[in-house]
Amino acid sequence: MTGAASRPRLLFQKVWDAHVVADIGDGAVLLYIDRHLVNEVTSPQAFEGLRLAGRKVRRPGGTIAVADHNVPTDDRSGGVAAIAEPESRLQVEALERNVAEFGVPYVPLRSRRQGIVHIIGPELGLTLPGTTIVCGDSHTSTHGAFGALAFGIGTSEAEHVLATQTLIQRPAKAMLIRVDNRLGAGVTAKDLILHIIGRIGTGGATGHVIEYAGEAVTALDMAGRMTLCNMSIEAGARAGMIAPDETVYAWLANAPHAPKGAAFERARAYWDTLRSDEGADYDRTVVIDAREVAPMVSWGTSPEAVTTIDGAVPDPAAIADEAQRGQTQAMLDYMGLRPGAPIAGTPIDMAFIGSCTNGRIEDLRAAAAMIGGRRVAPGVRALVVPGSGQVKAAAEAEGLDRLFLDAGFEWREAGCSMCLGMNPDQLGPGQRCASTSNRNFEGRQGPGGRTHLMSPAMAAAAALAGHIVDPRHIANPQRP
Ligand SMILES: CC(C)[C@H](C(=O)O)[C@@H](O)C(=O)O
Ligand code: SF4
Repeated sequence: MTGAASRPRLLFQKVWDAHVVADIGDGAVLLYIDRHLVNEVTSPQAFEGLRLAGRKVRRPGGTIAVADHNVPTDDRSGGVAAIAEPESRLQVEALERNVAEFGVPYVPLRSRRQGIVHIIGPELGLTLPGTTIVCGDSHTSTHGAFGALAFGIGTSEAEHVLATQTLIQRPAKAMLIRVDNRLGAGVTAKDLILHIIGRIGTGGATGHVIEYAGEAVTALDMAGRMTLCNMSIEAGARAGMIAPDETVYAWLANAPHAPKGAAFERARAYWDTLRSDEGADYDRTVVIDAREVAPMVSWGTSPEAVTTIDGAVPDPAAIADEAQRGQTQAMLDYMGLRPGAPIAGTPIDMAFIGSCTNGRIEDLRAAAAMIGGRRVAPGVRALVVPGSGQVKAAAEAEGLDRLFLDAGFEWREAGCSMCLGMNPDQLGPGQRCASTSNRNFEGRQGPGGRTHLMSPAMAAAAALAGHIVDPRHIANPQRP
């Protein structure tokens, strides 16, 4: 890598260059992986592969495991053995056996630190600027909010990382998404990322690492930055990143495993170099004016099928392109929506506030702030699922659990929950959900279920109104 230090480089190239172990030819490199996050869904075959090959985990200390997708979020007193669905139970049991056998650090179900892996990594201070982080999970892009190069990997790659702490990678292209000016009042990071995906499409960032920059991005708190980076994958990106700054350092000061004292200062001097140099070129640049971003909601079965809250469902009859017209009609049929109907006013059956996109304390505060003495509308079920045990404890310390419970929301244990139908929290066929999660694919939240992606404030507002509504129109007398 001679000369690498002298030419101008982008943030992602700096992190990349610092982790290249060897050039293995044909454009590929062996990349050192600092942190490997392990869940119960994609790791069983990886551990099995190690076992069959008689290998050990190369660096257990660089690895952390937790069960998040399959865990129930209501009663957990029966522990893992009480997980009713056999496949779910088997996956969690396999994880517990594997971490014991291979000596991998594990956050057990009953730990107050348990939670969605993308929420607990940053909480624990395991997510650091300038590091490489992988996980057998597409939303690993979340950790890029700290200036880490973080991406999802497949099961065979997970086995490779367990065995060698390295990964074979080909360079990505670089894309800048610069968001100028500030987001308006009541417009959140979730609205921004839905706006971005609506604009560039689900394939818009394919093959690229996105770097988010600009005034609106640096003004976001860590929760907002994580929401933004989290959904990079929904635009097809390999990863999403933001250059580390004071906001990141302030978060790390409270994170137990982050460096402390002199070690922190040394690390910080390095982290301060992690920004894109003047003169380094992106392969693609998209500029967005934050003042033009409105609260967003999805109407279809793809995260790019979005509208502003004051907008309408598209009318296929008005679409010239035949393929696109057919696709739009199919989405409307699945979603049970009338062509051209305003999206606001669409009645809902469920609201889900949680997931690695929007299950942090800031998200729960934003949702609770909508309650203002009202109750969940009759006939609506609303789940609030903290992203981690730590988020749950923090919310309870602030009395948010009481606010939610008194208003008729259900208050749950941490996990992926209704973000995807791998655990008991599921939509029934035809049920419509106001959801803070990240994917609205057919059947994502349960077979036949209908998902509308939105921010925590909008989901809470929908739960209270009984239909999709602009959260800015809800009187908001009682901020917690
Ligand atoms: C189950 C897991 C592998 C999957 C992912 O990779 O993202 C899930 O977390 C999701 O959100 O769809
Ligand atoms: S919360 Fe949803 S998106 Fe995040 S890891 Fe779990 S299932 Fe995937």
